[in-house]
Amino acid sequence: MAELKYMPGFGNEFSSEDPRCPGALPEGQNNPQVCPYGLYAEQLSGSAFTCPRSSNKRSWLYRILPSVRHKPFQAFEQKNLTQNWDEVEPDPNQLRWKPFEIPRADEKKLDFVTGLHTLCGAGDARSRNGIAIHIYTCNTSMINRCFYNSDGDFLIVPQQGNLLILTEFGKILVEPNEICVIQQGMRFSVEVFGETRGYVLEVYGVHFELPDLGPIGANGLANPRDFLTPVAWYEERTVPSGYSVISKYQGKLFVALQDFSPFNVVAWHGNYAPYKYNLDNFMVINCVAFDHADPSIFTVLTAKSMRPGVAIADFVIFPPRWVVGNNTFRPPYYHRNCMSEFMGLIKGHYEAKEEGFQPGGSSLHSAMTPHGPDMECFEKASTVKLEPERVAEGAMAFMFESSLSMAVTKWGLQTSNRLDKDYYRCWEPLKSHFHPDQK
Ligand SMILES: O=C(O)Cc1cc(O)ccc1O
Ligand SMILES: [Fe+2]
Repeated sequence: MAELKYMPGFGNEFSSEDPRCPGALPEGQNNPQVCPYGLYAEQLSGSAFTCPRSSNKRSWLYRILPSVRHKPFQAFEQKNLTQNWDEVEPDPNQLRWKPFEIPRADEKKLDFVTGLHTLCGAGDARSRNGIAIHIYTCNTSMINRCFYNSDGDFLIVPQQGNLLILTEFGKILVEPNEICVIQQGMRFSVEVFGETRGYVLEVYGVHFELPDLGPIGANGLANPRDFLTPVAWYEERTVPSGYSVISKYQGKLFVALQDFSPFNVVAWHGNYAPYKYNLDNFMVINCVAFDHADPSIFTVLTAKSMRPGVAIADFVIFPPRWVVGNNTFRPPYYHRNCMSEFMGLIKGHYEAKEEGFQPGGSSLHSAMTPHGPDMECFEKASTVKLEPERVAEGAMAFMFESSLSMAVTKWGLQTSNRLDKDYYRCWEPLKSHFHPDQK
């Protein structure tokens, strides 16, 4: 496949025309009486019309047929996707999951949508406040089928297998160690190339932003120009047998048939568009003297709540980096947090737990549930000679940290059968080193 083109920038006002139709974007206005090439104009609003300019999001799509030309929506059964946070009793334990199993295509065909499994979440799409964390395991491409989320935005973290994502805005190829964000209402269809797995953070009601940098200054962490948005691409394809447009709406899936491909946008402009980001581009800032900086220093994207400084969800990474702190216990400290910490591992090992936390697996340390390094990590880090050291080489762990107290689904606790019942044992051998007679 020819190399895909992207436009750099975060939240820019982009303009893009498929090169087959130069001049497809109307000049000087959004809604001419007749659009160039006989296209339909359609606005996609990602914020209330009246949002302040700094948070106002919308794009204009110029398409062969408007999205409204479809048969009525009907229920589409997908039992593993849920927004019911009362399926099982709350569980405050430290939870860890072994890598989620990906069925083989000759056993059970799953595409990106039928392969979505909700693991945990909180809040409500109807009141536009909350999150859900899903695991996708799939082995089949979506054919004559696209998806859009009426409930919120998807931040997709591939762990195994590339995703070629066809969107209304153009094509995006996302590889493990890259992430992509597809926002509320944007239609997309996912092509996969074998057994594929990853994580999805869904946020209802707000969009992801770059965190403020404060005293860090004007540069650093995730730099805006490393975010990539696709260029316009269209196909004019009739599908007499029916093209399925699947919507997640109020936590349930619905399907509507139409007889044409929805990827018929010849040109678009606006600041509401999907994007991807390569985690290797993260400019890591960390302690260069002593003590352990909080992991907020590794925030890639944040979905803010109304409370200053409190995120509905932060996307945080633990990239390869130098660790140099003197006279410091360098791994994560033991802690109890008012926030909920969901972690996943894209590749390699995580510094607080060399064993047990595996790529494609997860952990959840809920509000105020104590956690920290396992016994081996504590003993080693307390006695090792401190020299500048590379950590997380070849690794990429990440955290979805949320101010919401999340419920775990029945799939997460039971059906997936991946819960590591022995997780608590990694802290059991921690012994007292207290010696009151000697400082
Ligand atoms: O719990 C974890 O492993 C994540 C984490 C890492 C860190 O360096 C400091 C605090 C924290 O919650
Ligand atoms: Fe933590």
